[in-house]
Amino acid sequence: MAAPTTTPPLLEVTGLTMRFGGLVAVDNLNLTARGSDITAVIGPNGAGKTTVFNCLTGFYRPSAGRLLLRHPKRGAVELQALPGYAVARMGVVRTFQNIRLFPRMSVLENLLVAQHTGLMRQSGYGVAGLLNLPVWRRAEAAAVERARVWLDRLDLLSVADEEAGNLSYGVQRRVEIARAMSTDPLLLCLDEPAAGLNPRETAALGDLLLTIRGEFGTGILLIEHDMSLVMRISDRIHVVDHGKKIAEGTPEEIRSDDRVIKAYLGEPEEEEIPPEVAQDLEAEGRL
Ligand SMILES: Nc1ncnc2c1ncn2[C@@H]1O[C@H](COP(=O)(O)OP(=O)(O)OP(=O)(O)O)[C@@H](O)[C@H]1O
Repeated sequence: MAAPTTTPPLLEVTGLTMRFGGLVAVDNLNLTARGSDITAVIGPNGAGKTTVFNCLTGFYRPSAGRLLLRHPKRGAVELQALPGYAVARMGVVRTFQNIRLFPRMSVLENLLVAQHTGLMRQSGYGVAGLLNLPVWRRAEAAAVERARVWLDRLDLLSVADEEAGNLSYGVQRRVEIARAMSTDPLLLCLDEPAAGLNPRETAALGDLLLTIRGEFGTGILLIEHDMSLVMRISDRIHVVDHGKKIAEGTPEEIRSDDRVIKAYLGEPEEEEIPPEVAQDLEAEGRL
C-alpha cells in the first residue's frame, strides 16, 4: 500500500548537482522517495540516473545538494557527507547495473558478507569472534538465518551452496536482491534490475518487488528502462533528461506527459526541402 501523502518522505533529495569537469551529469535535481513506495527514476540513456544512485549511495561526493534520509531511529541523516559503507549502515542499499556478486563465493557466503558490518558491530568488532564467545555465535547464527529467509523467499535455497559466478544471469539478479534484503534495508535502490531478464523473469521480478514493498514495507528506488515493468509496479515516477527532472507523477500521468514523450522520442526534425523544389516554390513566391 502506498503511504498516505501526509507522511514526510523517507528520502528527500534537494538541489543535487554532480559535475564531471565541464559536464553537468545531474543538474539541481529534486526528488523524494516514500518509505513504502516504489519510486522509479526513468530517462533516456545518459540522462544521469546512475549518477544519482552513485551520489546517494556514497560512491560519488556530489558537487552540490542535500540528500536527507529520515531514519526511524537516528532522525534526519545527511547522506551526502557519508562514505558508502556508512550509507549502507543507515539502511540505503543498492544493486548495480552490472551484477557485482563475489563470483567464487557461494550464494550463501555472498549474503553473509553483506551482513559483515552488522555482524562485527554486534560482536564487539571481531573480539567476540576471535574468542568464539556466545554473543558472536548468536550473531552469526542470526545472520545465517536472515540469509536463509531471503534465499527461501527468492527461491534460491537449492543453489545456496553453489558458486554465484556459475549461475544464470536471471538467478544472479535474484541473488543480488536477496543479498541487499538480508541487510534489512530501509530503502532498496535497484539499478536496472530487469536488464538481461526474459519476459517471464521480468514479470516475476515485478511481483517480487511488489511483495518487498507490500509485505516488508521496504521502500524501493528503481532505475529501469523496461517501461511495462515501471508502469505496472511504480507508485510514483520521476523523469530525468540531461540531468534535470522534466516530469514527476503517477504512471498514468507520466504515460501521457508531452515532455516525457519528447525526451524519449526526440523532437520531430524539420523536413528538409530538396533544393529544386525550393527553387520552384521561391519562383512562385511561396517560400
Ligand atoms: N565518472 C564519470 N566521469 C565522467 N563522466 C561521467 C561519469 N559517470 C557518468 N558520467 C557521464 O554523466 C552522464 C550521465 O551518466 P549516467 O550513467 O548517470 O546516465 P544514465 O541515465 O544512468 O544512463 P544509462 O541509462 O545509459 O545507464 C553521461 O554523460 C556519462 O557519460
